[in-house]
Amino acid sequence: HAWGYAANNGPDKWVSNFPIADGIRQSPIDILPGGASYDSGLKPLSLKYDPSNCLEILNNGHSFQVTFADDSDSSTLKEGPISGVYRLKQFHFHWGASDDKGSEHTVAGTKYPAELHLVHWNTKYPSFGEAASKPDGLAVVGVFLKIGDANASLQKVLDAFNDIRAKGKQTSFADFDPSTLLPGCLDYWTYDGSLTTPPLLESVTWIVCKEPISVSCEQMAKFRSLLFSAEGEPECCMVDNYRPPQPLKGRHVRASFQ
Ligand SMILES: NS(=O)(=O)c1ccco1
Ligand SMILES: [Zn+2]
Repeated sequence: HAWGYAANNGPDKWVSNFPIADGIRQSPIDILPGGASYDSGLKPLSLKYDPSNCLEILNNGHSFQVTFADDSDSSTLKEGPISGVYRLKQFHFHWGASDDKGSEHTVAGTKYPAELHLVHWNTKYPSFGEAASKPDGLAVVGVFLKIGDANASLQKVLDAFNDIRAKGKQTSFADFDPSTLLPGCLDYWTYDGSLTTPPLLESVTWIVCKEPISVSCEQMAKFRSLLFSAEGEPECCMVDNYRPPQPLKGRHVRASFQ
């Protein structure tokens, strides 16, 4: 049976098919602000996204993702801790069954109700697939979601959910600017890590924003209305699709701020 987040196929079981699960640069991690060192050499993030690159939204059975056309350098991440140009491929989220959990990264043990991942690949490689197997192949920007005011930008994404309730469903999704999902302050922590879902490849430069964005509890309920299951299967709510923090194994976390 394929990997998932249930007791029989969840994060503790992934190592049997993906031994790198016990590797030396696994993600997510618990970020200890006191343990991160300020690096004045870290540049501000340069994120430039073109809404016309937005293609579709899909339920892939472990999250929902919004995919982007990545055949040109029109939606890119530059600067920050990385060198070169990384192209936006997709963004997706991880969330909990209740507001007390759901994020993958944690901050001094604090779990947020959800976490946004904007996935970019290094254009020194020919494609996402190629880049995903290289130690400097991917850069993922993580943004925490915190319960508060409803998020108008996020609502545009949630309004598409009726068409993608079940696994394998997708629908067109156009003209969305993902920068409207970023916090006002782009201070970040950065460390070398991995994909947080199988194949858990150790190819990600993680860039985790210190400042969360808001989400209302009604909007969180909408996340939880999606299904892990496909049409015709017994309905299984898509919740708790997060991997818990992994051992740091000697890695250093740097901060772009003091
Ligand atoms: N969750 S994540 O951003 O590390 C990811 C992207 C693709 C697979 O897993
Ligand atoms: Zn993710």
